[in-house]
Amino acid sequence: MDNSYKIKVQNVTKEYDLYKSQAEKLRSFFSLRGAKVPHFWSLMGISLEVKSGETLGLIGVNGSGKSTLSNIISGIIPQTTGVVDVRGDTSIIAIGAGLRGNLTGLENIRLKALMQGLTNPEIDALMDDIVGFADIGDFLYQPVKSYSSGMKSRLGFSIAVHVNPDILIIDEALSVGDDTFYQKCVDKIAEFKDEGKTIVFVSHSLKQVEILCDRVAWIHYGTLKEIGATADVVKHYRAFTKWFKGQTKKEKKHFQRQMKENQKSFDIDAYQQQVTDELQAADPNATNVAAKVKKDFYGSVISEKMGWGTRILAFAVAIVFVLTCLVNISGHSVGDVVQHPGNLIHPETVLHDTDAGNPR
Ligand SMILES: Nc1ncnc2c1ncn2[C@@H]1O[C@H](COP(=O)(O)OP(=O)(O)OP(=O)(O)O)[C@@H](O)[C@H]1O
Repeated sequence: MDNSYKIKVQNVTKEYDLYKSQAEKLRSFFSLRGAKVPHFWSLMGISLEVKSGETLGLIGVNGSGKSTLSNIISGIIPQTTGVVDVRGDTSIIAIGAGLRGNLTGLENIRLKALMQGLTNPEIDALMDDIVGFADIGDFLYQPVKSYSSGMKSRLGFSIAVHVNPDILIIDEALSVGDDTFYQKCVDKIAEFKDEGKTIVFVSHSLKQVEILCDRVAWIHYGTLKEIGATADVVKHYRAFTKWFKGQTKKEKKHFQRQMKENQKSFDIDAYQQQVTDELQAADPNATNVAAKVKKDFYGSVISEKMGWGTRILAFAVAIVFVLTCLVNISGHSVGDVVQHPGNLIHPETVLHDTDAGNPR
């Protein structure tokens, strides 16, 4: 096994269908011609590796795809194409990530810890530490939906760092806490680093990134703009934000629109071909490159879209369901309806002798 990395992400894309409503989604599902739904590519081919014991920062403007990438690495959402190889247990800390609003803080601690593979006695042993670190007082007994974002972050952070994950993914969780809690988290992250754990740190705070990260990946409107030493990437990103701030309002809008247009018109087949061509050019004697790339793109991906076989099956099940309902409503037996389908729309007449028993 190649031990040079703890997390590997290769040619990862993420496509969203931009349905306007649930009804449109349903229509498109049953549409035989394949309804024209606009697509948006939140990630357009990201490849990077995180080494064991490394802290990688993810930076980029709002909507650039940082959370999409960290959620894919955490296994919360699937990628559309590409390989995601994560070697170890991950624990994600994002504001409220994985917390159930209707459950109390205490119940959430138990649930998340159980989901992380801990046993009840192990959770009991950790409970005081988790509660102490979160330090949210009596809110512990209240449903999480009544928490402020700071409180959710405290609880989420406390659970995540106490279940002893191999890989910690922190998505903006430090941006909402107060200074004391922030320092506690930074100390805990430093402790994790010392223990040799791998960390992915998503943040808008370049100061935090500079303090905590060994390397930084700059995600720019769905692409990996740059990855490298923290000081270099942060410097280039600062130069970009300075340039952007110097644009007029109209220029900024134009730039953002252009970027989003690129993400809408991204062509996954062309990208696959480009990857194939690049690999073939790098090694002209390599064989079956196209097949290997196709396997890399789709081999480990469970399609979120229904194939034709599944659609036809779903359609058949729906028809059987409707027919069964109609048979029930009509009052005829199944055999009767099979022999005389017309009976389906003629409810069985139950004759009541209204005069029966009436004295004439
Ligand atoms: N479920 C979804 N359906 C459609 N588009 C989505 C969905 N989730 C995210 N997106 C889009 O994907 C893009 C990337 O979003 P993401 O949340 O990953 O960005 P981000 O870099 O984490 O942003 P921020 O810094 O604001 O948190 C955005 O344009 C967002 O609108």
